[in-house]
Amino acid sequence: MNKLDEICATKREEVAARKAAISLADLESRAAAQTPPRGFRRALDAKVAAGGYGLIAEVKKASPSKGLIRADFDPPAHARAYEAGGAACLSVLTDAPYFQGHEDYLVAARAACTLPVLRKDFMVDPWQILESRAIGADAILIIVSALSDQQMCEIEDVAIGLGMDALVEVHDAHELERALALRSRLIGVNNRNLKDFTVDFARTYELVGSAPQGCTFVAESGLTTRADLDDMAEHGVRCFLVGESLMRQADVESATRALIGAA
Ligand SMILES: O=P(O)(O)OC[C@@H](O)[C@@H](O)c1c[nH]c2ccccc12
Repeated sequence: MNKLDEICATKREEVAARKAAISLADLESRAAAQTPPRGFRRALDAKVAAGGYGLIAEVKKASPSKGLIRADFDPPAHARAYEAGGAACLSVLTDAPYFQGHEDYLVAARAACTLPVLRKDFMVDPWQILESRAIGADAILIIVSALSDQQMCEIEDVAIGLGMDALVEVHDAHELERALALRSRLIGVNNRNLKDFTVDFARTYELVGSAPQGCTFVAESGLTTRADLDDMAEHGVRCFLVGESLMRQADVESATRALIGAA
């Protein structure tokens, strides 16, 4: 079993337990009590339209490949630093077993800023989308390689019905084709292979040309320097998802500004 399959199997068990602990009516009323979704894709597009880079800055404590990334992990402080540094959006890991994430981190980060927030987790059941809205998430992740066409469709339908955006994550041409059968036009290419954790920017370079006009195209993972982003921009990519390299900096706000600020 590859790592992604293992993570998704763990997630299915977790979701079954969570579902048993709360009624659908309760979850629906929590979702209805939330402030409306903040436009996630819209925030990225606005940064790009203004001539900048659209950054999804990730609140990430640890990862399966790197272990603990940040000891003094402080989601609201990181959220404020990312916003002040010019990020368009946040991504917050909520998966506990593999990323040491938590729903509370998303709630705290979102409350500390005005940025739209992606719930970065492994969606295996449409129920999780309602749960994501109930904790305030503005967008969810659809990992194409983890789902069937029908599962992706069901998950996307719930997200759209709740007014949320879906970031559809692919890593090869076939997955991109499957992604484009969905309605969402927010596509991410993960440079990191979730099956073995190797990183290769060529994944983005190979796929950006196949993204249709009007698509918001995001390069994800392994991006560290301003030069990495500028190289991506030469290939036509202007939106980025960055976690680890920013989370390792003592001064997250300055690091964010240095990564995406006007040259
Ligand atoms: O920390 P990095 O290398 O900057 O990567 C961030 C983000 O792309 C990565 O966390 C990620 C991309 N897709 C995912 C899916 C699940 C969990 C995590 C991820």
